[in-house]
Order: sequence, then structure tokens, then C-alpha cells
Amino acid sequence: MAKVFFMCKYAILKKRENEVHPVRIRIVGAGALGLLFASKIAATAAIVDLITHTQEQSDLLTAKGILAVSSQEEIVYSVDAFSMHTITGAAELLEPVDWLFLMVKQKDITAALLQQLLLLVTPTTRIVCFQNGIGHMELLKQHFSNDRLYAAITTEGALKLSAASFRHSGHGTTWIGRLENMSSDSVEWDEAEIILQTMLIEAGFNVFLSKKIISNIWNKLLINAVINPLTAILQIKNGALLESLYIKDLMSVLFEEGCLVARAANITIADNLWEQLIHVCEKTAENQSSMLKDILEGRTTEIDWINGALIQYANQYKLALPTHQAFYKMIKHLESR
Ligand SMILES: NC(=O)C1=CN([C@@H]2O[C@H](COP(=O)(O)OP(=O)(O)OC[C@H]3O[C@@H](n4cnc5c(N)ncnc54)[C@H](OP(=O)(O)O)[C@@H]3O)[C@@H](O)[C@H]2O)C=CC1
Ligand SMILES: CC(C)(CO)C(=O)C(=O)O
Repeated sequence: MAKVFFMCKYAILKKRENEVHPVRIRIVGAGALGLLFASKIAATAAIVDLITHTQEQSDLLTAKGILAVSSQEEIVYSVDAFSMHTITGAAELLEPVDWLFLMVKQKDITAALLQQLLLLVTPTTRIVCFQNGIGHMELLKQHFSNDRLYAAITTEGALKLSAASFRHSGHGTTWIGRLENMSSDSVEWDEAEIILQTMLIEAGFNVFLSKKIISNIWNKLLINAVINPLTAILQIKNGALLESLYIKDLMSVLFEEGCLVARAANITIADNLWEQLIHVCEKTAENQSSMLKDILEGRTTEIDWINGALIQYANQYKLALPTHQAFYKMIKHLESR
């Protein structure tokens, strides 16, 4: 039987005694990624709270903590959790935070959520968006200035098992970067950014600060735009994509069409991006992609922000993306069943 450990606030508070100002993090979205980051951060000297969608989930998390499940052990992390609906009526009761991590899906970034976010931050809170795909940062920019907006790209893998438990399905790397333009030689990371990176490394994440986050976002987008729709339509795990020459041909066509758009948008594509794509399939061979999971569980997918977004850019540049168009329509059909 797996061993169960309890990480309680008492131990964490004791650890904080000598600290001048522990970094404060607020995580919006207590799904797979939110539970992973909240639990690992809760085990450091940082202070973290979680904003859930429902009252039921915040009550459960407050009472029982987050259960991190692995094949060797189960660990319970105690966290503060509040539901979005309760706190928007009494946001002044929340502690101010240094960083807000936005960990909802693309479809959840609605006008209402953006209004609610305004209540969860102070003018100095910086916001980091972890979504796969593109389109979300444009929405965020309508409400927050560029100098406090960050994007993150992560290859961590997390699976939500229940409202208060998750499995860390794959260790990866996370790149965090300011949205405002940074020329590669003139960058000095400020103290808050270094503190955040140090804390996340202490929490067990492999984290880099990136001067080219837009290019990181697009490079991951080009990978997701191949793996996600193919695995979702064929209903196979990521590794199985590499087992057929026919599928590899399709991967290559999707990849080349995606690169066409990225080049038109002036994005730097990594020289070895195709090799990276193959490596992702190998490294996550046993995983179901997020799009396959969404389809199997009857949820809408992030296709509109992945292949759909590429198609929109292509229209703007008058480029044809017939294969992405076809896959987009097939996923939309599967979503509508
Ligand atoms: N999981 C992973 O391994 C990775 C995920 N990502 C990206 O991270 C993002 C999140 O993914 P993931 O964690 O898997 O998704 P999940 O669906 O597991 O989590 C999203 C969470 O956001 C909550 N939510 C939705 N709307 C609101 C709201 N208005 N207020 C508060 N909470 C809300 C949902 O609550 P409810 O379900 O109750 O509606 C849900 O708990 C996605 O864009 C994904 O592409 C990137 C890399 C890896
Ligand atoms: C990289 C990949 C394809 C891993 O499954 C992913 O990000 C996803 O499933 O959305």
C-alpha cells in the first residue's frame, strides 16, 4: 500500500520565521496543472492560495488538502482555497499576492473571468498565463498592461484524478517570460523574477526565464497542432503516432503547414523542432494527449486556440492550410456528438 504523508502548514510556517517576505502566489484554476503547482509550492516557504470554480471544491480542498498520487506514495498538502463566486463578493478579504498563475483552460478565459481577475490582484501583482495554444494573451492585454503580463510554457504533465487529487504524469521543463519585447542581449531579470524562479526550482520544477517566450509559445503550438488532433481522431496514445509511416506522413504535412504560418508571422522556429516533436511523442509515449482526453470525456477541446488559431493566422496571410482545416473540422464534429 502507498505511504501517505501530510505536509501541514505548521511545518511550512516554522520554515518561514526567518524570511523577510515570502513570495505570495495565487493560482486561479484548481485543475490538473493548478493542483500540481499549488501542492509543490505549498511545500516551500512561499504562500499559496487556490481559487476554484466551485464552492464544493474549495470546501473539500480546505478540509482535506490536495492529495498527490504516485506509484510510490501519496502525499497530502494543506492549502488555502476559495471559490471564485465567494471571493468576488468579498475580494478585500484576500491577501495581496506578488504573482497570479492563470491555470484555467483557454475556453474558460471569458469576459466574466477577466473581470473577476481584476478583483484578485493589486496593481503590482504580475500575471503568468500557462495555457497551451495562442489567443489568450491578446485577451489579457485588454485588461492588464504588458509590463505585468507573463506567459509560461510547460512540458510538465498532470492528470486530475478527482476534485482534490492529481497524478504528476511527467516531469518537464517550464519557461516563463515577460510579454513585453526583450532584446536578447539587454535583459536584466528583476529581483521578483529571480525570486519566483528560485522558489519554483525549490518546489521541484525545472524552470527557465525566457527572453523569447512568444517563440516558445509558437514552437509548442506547432508541436500540439500535430500531436493533439491526430491522437484525438485516431484515438491512440502519443507514442503510437510513430508506429505507422502513413501517420508520420500526416504529421509531417501538419508540421510543414504550421511552419508556413509561423514563418509568415515572423516567429523563430527552432532548427530541430521536428526532432523535438518526435522526442515529445517518445517521451510521452504512454500518455493520452489532452485533446484525446477531452474528446473521450465529452468536453470541448482547445482546438480553436491550436489548429483553429493557425488557420486564422493563415487566412490573414492568405496561406492555404488544407490539412489543418480538415483536422479542425473532424475535431469539431467529434466535439459536437
Ligand atoms: N495538464 C497538463 O499537464 C498541462 C496543461 N497545460 C495547459 O494548462 C491549462 C489548464 O490545463 P488543465 O489543468 O489540464 O485543465 P483542467 O480542466 O484540469 O483545469 C482547469 C481548471 O480551471 C477551473 N476553472 C474554469 N473556469 C474557472 C473560473 N471561472 N474560476 C476558477 N476556476 C475555473 C476548472 O474548474 P471546473 O472543472 O470546476 O470548471 C478546472 O478545475 C490548459 O490551457 C492546458 O492546455 C499545459 C501544459 C500541461
Ligand atoms: C505535448 C502534449 C501533446 C503531451 O501530451 C500536450 O501538451 C498535450 O497533450 O496537450
